Amino acid sequence: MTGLCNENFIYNNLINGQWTESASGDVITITSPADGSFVGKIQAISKEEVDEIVRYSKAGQSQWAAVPIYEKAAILYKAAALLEERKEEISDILMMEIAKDKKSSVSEVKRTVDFLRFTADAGKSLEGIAVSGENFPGGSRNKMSYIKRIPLGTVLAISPFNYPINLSASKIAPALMGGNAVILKPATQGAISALHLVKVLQDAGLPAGVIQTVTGKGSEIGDYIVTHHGIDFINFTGSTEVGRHISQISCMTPLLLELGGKDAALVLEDADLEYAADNIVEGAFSYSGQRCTAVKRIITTDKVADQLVTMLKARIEKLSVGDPRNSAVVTPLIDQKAADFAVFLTQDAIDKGAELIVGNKREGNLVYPTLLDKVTVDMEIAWKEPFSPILPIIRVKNMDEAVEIANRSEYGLQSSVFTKDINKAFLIAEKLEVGTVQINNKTERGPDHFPFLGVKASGMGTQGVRYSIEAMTRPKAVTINVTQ
Ligand SMILES: NC(=O)C1=CN([C@@H]2O[C@H](COP(=O)(O)OP(=O)(O)OC[C@H]3O[C@@H](n4cnc5c(N)ncnc54)[C@H](OP(=O)(O)O)[C@@H]3O)[C@@H](O)[C@H]2O)C=CC1
Ligand SMILES: O=C(O)[C@H](O)COP(=O)(O)O
Repeated sequence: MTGLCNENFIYNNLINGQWTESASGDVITITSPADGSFVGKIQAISKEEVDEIVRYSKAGQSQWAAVPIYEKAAILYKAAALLEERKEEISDILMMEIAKDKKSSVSEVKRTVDFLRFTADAGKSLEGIAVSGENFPGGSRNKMSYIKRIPLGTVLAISPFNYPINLSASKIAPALMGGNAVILKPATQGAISALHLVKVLQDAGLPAGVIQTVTGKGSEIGDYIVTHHGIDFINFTGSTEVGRHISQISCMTPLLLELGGKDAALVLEDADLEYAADNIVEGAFSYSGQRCTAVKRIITTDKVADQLVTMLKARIEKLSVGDPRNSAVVTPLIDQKAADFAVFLTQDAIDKGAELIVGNKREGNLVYPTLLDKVTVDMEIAWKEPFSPILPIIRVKNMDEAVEIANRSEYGLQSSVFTKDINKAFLIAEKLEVGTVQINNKTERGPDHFPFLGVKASGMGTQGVRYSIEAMTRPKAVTINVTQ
């Protein structure tokens, strides 16, 4: 039994209220994508330990379900206050662990503080309903059902590397307010940040077994946890590849999947181009494009394309590139594989005739922001999610073709439409096959109480404070039959 980590920065898992070393004796070293420096080590947990954790979770959940909602909320408020207090320390860890610039790291922590508070509020305002039998033909006023939401049991939360704190909390907090116990499997790169969040929740007073963690490579331990009979719900954010795999093997366990995207920005000829360019550059390049909601393609017509390219180029050239500690916007990608893929996509496009406007430079895992014009549908970058700072422009004849190409993607997370004509925006928004259309704004997840969802290969189910609580609870009806 030890603390969150020892003096050598070897981190433990929280198991039944105790920070515990794995009996496997295996640890994984986490180094910073920013400069290769040591961040810490995490445990590679064994299958037997997973079994134990699931057992503790069952016990923890039944106690937690009995805790009154206002007390559950009080723990989340306390956690929010503690996280706010530890904001500097935790955002520094986050910055180094995933090479996210300091400002964005702080903002991820602050957003999580707000998320915890808002979720506590939302959980307190959830009310049950009563339904009278008389509403349906043949029914009677003497039949009355009261319906409340009850927990599902143990939620397995699996988070990705790019928002290790926020995308862990956005699963954990609604699950807890719904009365569930949670087992968190964070991304390996990002696990240390996520463990700090869990420590905050523990310090805020969450009872043993209500929140526990499982660290270790998804490729090694993932299938075992996902198929564990003790898991009642899987809340996953990550790649479409892994999400699909989970949906194939998780027999009858309900799922919420937030997966990849290929968000398009449709720029109409009447758009405010300066405004669109500002939005698109921010949307495409913040955190080096490693966001599911990053703008991943621009679709526009020849009439405005040249002007837009000039504006985009000027802005991209001003982006700061380099070390996250120096407030660079574009920082080294998460690993070498990611940088190799970015280079491959760029080269493929250039080889097939795309025009390189700026970028296509690499130093280690640092890929410079790249703008490719005249991208055509035979190029990989037209369809693949780069998860890196590469932005293709596809030129089309008209907006019908733009919508057709936008919808031809296997993904359906979000799209942006830039125009001054609200009627056109409305009509195009109706046709786009995505979870959300942003009119005159970059694609983005927040505000976090809005519904956030992907269709097609971008996901299944809906996140967002209230939506997430509802996804991780179910209605329970008790029907009263009055006899006369
Ligand atoms: N739509 C959305 O809301 C979002 C989508 N994403 C998408 O996520 C991707 C990037 O994140 P990334 O972390 O690389 O995604 P991955 O799919 O590689 O990993 C996501 C999580 O799944 C785990 N995992 C891997 N294999 C398994 C398995 N067999 N069973 C269970 N868990 C497993 C990973 O663990 P480990 O790290 O140990 O491999 C990690 O915790 C992009 O495609 C992006 O679009 C990201 C954020 C938001
Ligand atoms: O991982 C992601 O990309 C996030 O879910 C997107 O969130 P953001 O739009 O707030 O960056």
